[in-house]
Amino acid sequence: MRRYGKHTDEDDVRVRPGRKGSRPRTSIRPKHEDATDGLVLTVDRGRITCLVDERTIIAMKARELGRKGVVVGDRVGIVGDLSGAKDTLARIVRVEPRTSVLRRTADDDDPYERVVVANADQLAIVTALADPEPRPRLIDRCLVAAFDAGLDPLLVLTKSDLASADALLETYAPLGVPYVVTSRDELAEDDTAERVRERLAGRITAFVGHSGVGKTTLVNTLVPQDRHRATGVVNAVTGRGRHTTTSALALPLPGREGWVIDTPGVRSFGLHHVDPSRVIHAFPELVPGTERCPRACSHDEKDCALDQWVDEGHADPARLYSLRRLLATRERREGD
Ligand SMILES: Nc1nc2c(ncn2[C@@H]2O[C@H](COP(=O)(O)OP(=O)(O)OP(=O)(O)O)[C@@H](O)[C@H]2O)c(=O)[nH]1
Ligand SMILES: [Zn+2]
Repeated sequence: MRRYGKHTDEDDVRVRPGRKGSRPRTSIRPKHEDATDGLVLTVDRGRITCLVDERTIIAMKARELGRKGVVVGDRVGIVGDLSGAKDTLARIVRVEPRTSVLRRTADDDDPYERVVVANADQLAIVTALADPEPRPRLIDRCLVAAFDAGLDPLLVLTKSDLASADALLETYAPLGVPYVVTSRDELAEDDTAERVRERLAGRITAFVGHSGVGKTTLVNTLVPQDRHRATGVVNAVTGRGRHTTTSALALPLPGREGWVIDTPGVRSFGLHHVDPSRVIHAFPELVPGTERCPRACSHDEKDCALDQWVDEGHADPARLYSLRRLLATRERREGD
């Protein structure tokens, strides 16, 4: 799979340094080599629900992890009581290096980034065709976030009973983003749900979307409620159900390998953290054209060499237009 701008987490595990020379060297060995592997399914304040050998257990972060966050999708090492019995609490002592990090800044001028999901490889951008009206700038922002994080985007256009997908698909055609068009009624039929599941097979897909677009309807169809309960996640999250948690929630795709990661509805998708130089890698045929760009070119400025590159016929002008449109979404506008 192609990966753009893969980058690992910078706030690495901080282990308190031991007092220098206070111990014989022979005692230095990897800590917690007996830890069991687990997958983080959801996080509710300090309580982290993990899947360990088909069992759902609750754990908390060990002190030695310091400020390092543990997020949904993280592969972790766990010690302690792993029985999953009621009122037991295990300890997460290790977070494996992440293959991808989906970040979100609450606002563009808010430098505080949150890691939303770790280790996903696909971003499903859920948009209703009507009610609420599609917001192309929000879609563009999600695409930029996907390209920046190295996730493959998938457009999921819902409520096709209310409006046609044609106009939106035309806008996104130059980007070559794969898409599925669905409606609640269609999803009730097995083959439509299967068609969507096929897109998710073998992948870890994070679902994002504005509130009200039908994301819950979609996710519940793809992973029926009884499966939620079977994973124990809903009960484990202090029995209050999923809507009270602000964390994402990982659900196993039925009948196939793969994970659906539902994330809380977003109103905006801040892009403070995005490095424009990574976005260009989603447009591989434009990359050679940037060789003549001024240093640190944003590719959205007067001296950018891409205009000439396209004029010379090396690439489709619609692709450059789309790139510029995506880059422009980094500037915040009213309504974002
Ligand atoms: N007409 C139509 N309505 C739909 C469809 N899918 C969902 N809805 C309705 O749209 C509303 C929102 O659906 P949800 O699935 O709750 O949307 P959501 O994106 O999870 O929204 P939040 O729970 O607010 O995050 C509900 O009233 C659904 O019944 C569809 O395909 N067509
Ligand atoms: Zn340029």
